[in-house]
Amino acid sequence: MSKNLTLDAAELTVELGERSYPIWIGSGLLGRIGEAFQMRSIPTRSPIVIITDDHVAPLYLERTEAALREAGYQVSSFVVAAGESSKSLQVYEQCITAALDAGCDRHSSIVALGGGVVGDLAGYVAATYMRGIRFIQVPTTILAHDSSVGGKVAVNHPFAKNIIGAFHQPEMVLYDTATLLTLPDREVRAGLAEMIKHGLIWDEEFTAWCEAQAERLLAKDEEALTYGLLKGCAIKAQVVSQDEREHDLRAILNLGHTIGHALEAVAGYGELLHGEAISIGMVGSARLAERLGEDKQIAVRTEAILTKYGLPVAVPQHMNSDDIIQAMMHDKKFKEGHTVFIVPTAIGHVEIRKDVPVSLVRDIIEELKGEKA
Ligand SMILES: O=C(O)C(=O)C[C@@H](O)[C@H](O)[C@H](O)COP(=O)(O)O
Ligand SMILES: [Zn+2]
Repeated sequence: MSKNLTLDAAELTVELGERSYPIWIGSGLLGRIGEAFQMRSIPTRSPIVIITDDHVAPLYLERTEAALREAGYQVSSFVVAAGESSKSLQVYEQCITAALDAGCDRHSSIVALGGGVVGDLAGYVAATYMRGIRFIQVPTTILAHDSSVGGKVAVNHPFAKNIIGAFHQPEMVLYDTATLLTLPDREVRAGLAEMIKHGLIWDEEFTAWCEAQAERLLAKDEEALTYGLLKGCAIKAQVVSQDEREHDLRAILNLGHTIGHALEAVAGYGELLHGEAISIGMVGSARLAERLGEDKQIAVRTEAILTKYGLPVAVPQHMNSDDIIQAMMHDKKFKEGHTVFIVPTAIGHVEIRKDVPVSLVRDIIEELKGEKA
């Protein structure tokens, strides 16, 4: 991590050869987006479209547009409804129409101003408009420290989450930590679930830090948030740099997502926030680890930390186990009668298991339904 002299922000790099890009993290960076665009040599001659949602737009759109215009860019925007239901083919088509209306060409850029939903949607628009144009991630949630890095972009199908997508890396990630101060508490908790995930898969020390700093993080202490985001992004960047297209290692970032994605699909995209679903999924993986012979303490500690953050650790009673299993079978992680599970072997270490029988997963889901939410 180094200090960038021009932007006065902490800087990390996602190392991907010629496609490497910076992640800048700091307070007040939104007002400096024009400068960041210039530093990345983004041309002023082609229109820029900002895609955002109706929660973020009233707070940050005007400021973003003004900073870009001041730097000489022609900017328009398209505002979608906040929430997972906007990650649909229908909203995707509306965004493409907005890009056409704005006169976007092959040198244009799409800016994702918002959380994970906006980032995934806008990224997929950028990946496919004229077969791919530049895109810039401007995350405004904690959860997006995960989704804005690594280039996985997608929309959902009613049967399966993120099933229509691409790998398309951003030009940069510009993270203004001041935008996190307006986040509702539920969004804060859900975003922190992905931060905890990064510790659980990679770094015991960072997990211990997350355990100790729960109060400060939940209170949106900007210093604690900045440190946590830097660590989370650094872990993500290291993994992505080693395996951009998820041939192997990158799958570890899916801890909690095998069950989590199925819960989101069954709930109907929106009832559970992504971070809430993966919190339940991470407990499921830890219980699975115990059944597969790993130390019980892994599950105990995983559940304790998520509970400390006020995250759900039980499958909602009204969800049908068969529906959840069915949804898992539609997921990318299901192959030849077995589903791929990321299973903890210690705190800070996981392994990729491709041999987990569906019957065992069903047992775990039933067990998690018996728990109090
Ligand atoms: O970037 C990755 O790789 C991840 O797995 C990060 C996840 O937190 C993220 O939710 C991702 O979109 C899930 O990947 P998917 O391939 O299962 O859709
Ligand atoms: Zn995720």
